[in-house]
Amino acid sequence: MEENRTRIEVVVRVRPILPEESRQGLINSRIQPETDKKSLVVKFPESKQQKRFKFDDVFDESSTQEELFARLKLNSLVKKVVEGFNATVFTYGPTGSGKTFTMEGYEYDKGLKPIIKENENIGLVPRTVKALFDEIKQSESQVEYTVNCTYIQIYNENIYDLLNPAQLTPNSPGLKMRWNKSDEFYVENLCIFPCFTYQEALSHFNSGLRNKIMASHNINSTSSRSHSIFSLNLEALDKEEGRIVSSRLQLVDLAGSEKTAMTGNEGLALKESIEINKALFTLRQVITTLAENNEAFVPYRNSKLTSLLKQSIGGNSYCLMIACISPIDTFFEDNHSTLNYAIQAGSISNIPVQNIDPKTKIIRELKKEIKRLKKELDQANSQLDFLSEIASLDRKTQKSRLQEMEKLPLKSVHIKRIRDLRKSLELSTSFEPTPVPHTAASQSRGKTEDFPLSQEVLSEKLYDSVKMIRELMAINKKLKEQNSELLSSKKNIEAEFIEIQSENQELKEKTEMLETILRDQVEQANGIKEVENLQKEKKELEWKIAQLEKENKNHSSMQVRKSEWDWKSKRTVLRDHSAKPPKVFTFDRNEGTPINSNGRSSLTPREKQFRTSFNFHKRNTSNGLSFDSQVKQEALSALSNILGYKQL
Ligand SMILES: Nc1ncnc2c1ncn2[C@@H]1O[C@H](COP(=O)(O)OP(=O)(O)OP(=O)(O)O)[C@@H](O)[C@H]1O
Repeated sequence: MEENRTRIEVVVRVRPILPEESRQGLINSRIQPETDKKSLVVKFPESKQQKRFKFDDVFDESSTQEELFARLKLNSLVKKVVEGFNATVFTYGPTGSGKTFTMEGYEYDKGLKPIIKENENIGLVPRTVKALFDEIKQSESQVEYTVNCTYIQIYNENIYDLLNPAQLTPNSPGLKMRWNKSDEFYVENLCIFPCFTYQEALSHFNSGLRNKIMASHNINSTSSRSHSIFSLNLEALDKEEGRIVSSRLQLVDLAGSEKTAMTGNEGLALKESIEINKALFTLRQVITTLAENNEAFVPYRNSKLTSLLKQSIGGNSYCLMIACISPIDTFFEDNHSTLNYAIQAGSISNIPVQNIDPKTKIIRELKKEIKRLKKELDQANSQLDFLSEIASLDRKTQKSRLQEMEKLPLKSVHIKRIRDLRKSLELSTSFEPTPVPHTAASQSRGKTEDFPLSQEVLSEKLYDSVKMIRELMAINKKLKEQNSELLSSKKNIEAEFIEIQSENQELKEKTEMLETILRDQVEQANGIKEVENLQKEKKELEWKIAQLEKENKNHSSMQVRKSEWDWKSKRTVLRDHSAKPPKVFTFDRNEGTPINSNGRSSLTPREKQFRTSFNFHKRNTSNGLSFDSQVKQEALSALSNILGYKQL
């Protein structure tokens, strides 16, 4: 893994005062970019003090889009992306400070749709995308690149795919964010579009822009209501080395921080404002935490924006922050705070990492090792050939060949051997040669020929050569062992990789299962609450019914007493005014009807009918319960049915 710690690069851009602002007589008397193009001075008239802020670059009101692109060295950043490093460029600042102008550079019509025109104002996104494709064109021919793009917006803390209009419906809950094994968050089910040319990539960017949510408020007539991230994902396959490198370039236009009193936002716009400020608050928390203490817990997960920018801020990417400033004094507080956060961001370190596919990385190292071993083997073989050739030569030629061999680019140990060999050869020439019997062959070479090496010296040389061959063979064996060790470690890593993948899959499934259980539990909890409410309602009804019953009882006893009184008073009347002997009536307790001595009712049919209807509440029902009890029974059974219980 190639590793180099690098700071987040931070630049500041101060936009010009807009014609509308000039008309209103608004001025900038407090923020002054310095001529060194690296710092700006902020004035505090209340305390008569001023403060200098230093950045990697400072762009004043007169800076053009072209100048910005050139001075930001985005060509170099793009080169890093092509080499396999991730990179992020993001704009930060209050609403109306020029973030969208810096990134897109397009004008917007009254319907808040971009007017796509390629002129000198085009922003960093089109320029950077072009630079990326140019860089790819210039890269080595054996490397094959594939590029694809995605474009998302985070609106009201939901993620939407700007390249998938079907998903941009008003009540859409947005896309889910997931976490992968490389400690990165990613958006699930995003539309990915392959791009073969700069024009293709740009046309996807432009069509995404048309789907972006924009609105107008007091400060900015074309205000972005969401944070948008345009990503270009690269994969480079080196056909010779078989190596795969992947990387990502993220171009981020953040929504601006807003003061509702100044924007005059209400209703939906106010909700948008709150969500924008919440996400930016988390971003500031992340920046402050990282700037103050790299070891502390960083609250990336507190917002979708910071989760997705995790690797860009304090992670494994190259990162460039463009802090935008609207110069007029009205926005002084926001500008001052933006500069403070920009300073903090500038002290955060990232560790950009080249994203080489782990398998291809091992293969690449093994291939390199094999190449080196082959080279050594070739050298050893050529030495062997040389030595055996030398052994067959006359002494003079042996000497000159050994001298030649010393000049070869061999390992020092071999050169030392050759040197020893030559020295011993020289030594042997200073001794009297051992008489060697003249053979026919020696006679044919003539008398002027040098003496060949003595048997003793030759056997010594041979012994040395054999020793050297053995050593070389041992080295060769060792290298082979190392090679097979590397191969087996590669296999282990591959097996481990498969195991991790299956573990990951298992974890994913478990997470999904837990999510389902959680959802069920929430639903169950809602159900229980409903049952509890109904039970409460049932109790109240039972209580009311009991009250009613009580009242009814009182009422009926009063009726009985009233009937008795009526009857008594009637009897009194009968006694007082009838000349006939008084009739004796008994009182039927069930019916409350007076009966005569024959046991018949003393009432006329009309009286009877009246009494029956008057005493309706005392009727017995078919199941032997009183009418009141039956009403109660029916109410309770209806309630039980609602609650899903059996009849009480
Ligand atoms: N460098 C510049 N030169 C000329 N005009 C600019 C420049 N920067 C910004 N503007 C203009 O200022 C206005 C506000 O800029 P812009 O919409 O880019 O702000 P913003 O920071 O993206 O705001 P928001 O956060 O509300 O989306 C626009 O009309 C834009 O054209």
